[in-house]
Amino acid sequence: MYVNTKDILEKASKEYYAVPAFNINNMEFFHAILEGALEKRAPLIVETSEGAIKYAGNGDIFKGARFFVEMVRLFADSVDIPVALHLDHGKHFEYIIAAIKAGYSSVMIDASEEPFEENLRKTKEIVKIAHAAGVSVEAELGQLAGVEDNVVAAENVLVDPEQAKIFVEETGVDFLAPAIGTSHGAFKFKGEAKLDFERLKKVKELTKVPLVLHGASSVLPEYVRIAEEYGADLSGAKGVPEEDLKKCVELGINKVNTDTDLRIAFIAGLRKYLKENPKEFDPRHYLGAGKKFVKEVVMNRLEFLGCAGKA
Ligand SMILES: O=C(COP(=O)(O)O)N(O)CCCOP(=O)(O)O
Ligand SMILES: [Zn+2]
Repeated sequence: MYVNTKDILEKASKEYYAVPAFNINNMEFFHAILEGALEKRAPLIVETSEGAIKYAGNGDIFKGARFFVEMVRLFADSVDIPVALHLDHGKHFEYIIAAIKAGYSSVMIDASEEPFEENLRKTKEIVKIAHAAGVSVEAELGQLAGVEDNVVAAENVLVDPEQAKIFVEETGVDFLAPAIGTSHGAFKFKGEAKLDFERLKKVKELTKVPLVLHGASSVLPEYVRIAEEYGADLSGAKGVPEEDLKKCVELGINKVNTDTDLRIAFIAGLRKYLKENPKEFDPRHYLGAGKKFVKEVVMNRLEFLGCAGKA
């Protein structure tokens, strides 16, 4: 059933487990993710960035938002696990409005690169509009470095826990993404992974809302190895160690954004299949090979974060 993201996350926050939020850009990833969540009897959050909406709408953002709502609802309304659709990194007003209008469960207003007062003002404005439409809201405090299609930031700026308390109280935001040292993409850390667990603990104590970890892919070595065996160049790729993720969940992270791990799994499956099947040109077969690896990663992450069986 199609639900509000807040319902999934409030339960997770109470019971101290986490739910991955899987990014989708097309039908194949969504099918693989849904199959994995159904097999694991887990609550499901799928999310689309602004880049994904532009891609699916072939440049038209209202068509793109509607495409994802129609596709997700078509399946969500016929399954007995909770499914939510979230706008990830809503930086532009028109994308946020397009998502609310189309029927997204929740939206992120990402004004984290603005000064604190401006982030607070913009978030408050979106919370008012979204809540009036029954849509829940995520916001971000501090900044993640790292690069993905449209989500680019120069450097890490860690969250100030005292500011987080004021921010949540004044905006009424439903869930918060505190920057604690992760970054987007496959090349997260130059040296050792370093997350600020103390800071995370304080943010949870002071805000008491469900928390979100962006840039949470682990860059799983088994899939990196397969992708490289069949021609990919992922040298230097490094993600969040799974033991660090576990610690984040114990300290109050409830939504774990996962995109890069699915991208690497898909390209590994696709490259392997194409090499091993040079005569193949049916997209249902070669895209199906990518889907298979995505579903494996999805099922492992649902299990690992503790939401398997929580549907
Ligand atoms: O936090 C994450 C993903 O983190 P990850 O890279 O560690 O999977 N996200 O919000 C995904 C951002 C995807 O943006 P785009 O579609 O523009 O490339
Ligand atoms: Zn993110």
